[in-house]
Amino acid sequence: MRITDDLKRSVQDDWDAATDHPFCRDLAAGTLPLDKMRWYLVQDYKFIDQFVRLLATAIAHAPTLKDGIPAAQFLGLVTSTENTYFVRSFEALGVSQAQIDGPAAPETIAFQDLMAEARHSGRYEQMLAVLVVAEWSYLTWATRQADYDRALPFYFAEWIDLHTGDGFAGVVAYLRGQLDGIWGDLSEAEQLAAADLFKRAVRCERAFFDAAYGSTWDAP
Ligand SMILES: Cc1ncc(CN)c(N)n1
Repeated sequence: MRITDDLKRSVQDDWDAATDHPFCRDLAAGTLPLDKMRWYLVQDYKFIDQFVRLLATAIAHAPTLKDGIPAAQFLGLVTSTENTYFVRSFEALGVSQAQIDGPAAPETIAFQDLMAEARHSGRYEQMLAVLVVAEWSYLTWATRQADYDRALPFYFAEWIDLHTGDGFAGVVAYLRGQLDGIWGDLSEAEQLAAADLFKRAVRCERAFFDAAYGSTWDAP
């Protein structure tokens, strides 16, 4: 019995909705309207900005160097290969710098605020709760869609590739292992606070996909 399994089960409906979303299914089928993909990428790049800060802060709060190194290596990947994926996709999809710099959507702001809350808490378990949701939910939906047609354009295919495979599964196993490992040493109040962030993060994931799927591209 792992606490991360229990936490997921406590919010199973939202988890299922977020990890088997029509946005992801259409993306993998290559039928997702490009304007929805543009909206998603622009907003997700704003998500990544806060995500990088959260991950860096979690590294700073890891109990030992050994505990922090896998997160540091993942941070390197997000700020290199994943960042380049966004830059190349913006170019291929004709997204201008003005469009990239446009306003964050309410669903993006809600997620950014949640990540900032976890970061400013100074509590490793709260940071992990959000990081586990963000990466585990992406591993789950992307693994479901890993059997995509190899002729997919790169901005669809590579988004799945970035969130599947042994390397990424290892990141999720590591993050879950960190949270599972420290859980028993937390007070009840600390556990409740981390569980609350976990649940709210799952709801943010669902709302983010709902917003992307319902979006109409509103280019500034
Ligand atoms: C909203 C969201 N959640 C999670 C991930 C995976 N890092 C992401 N790119 N965007």
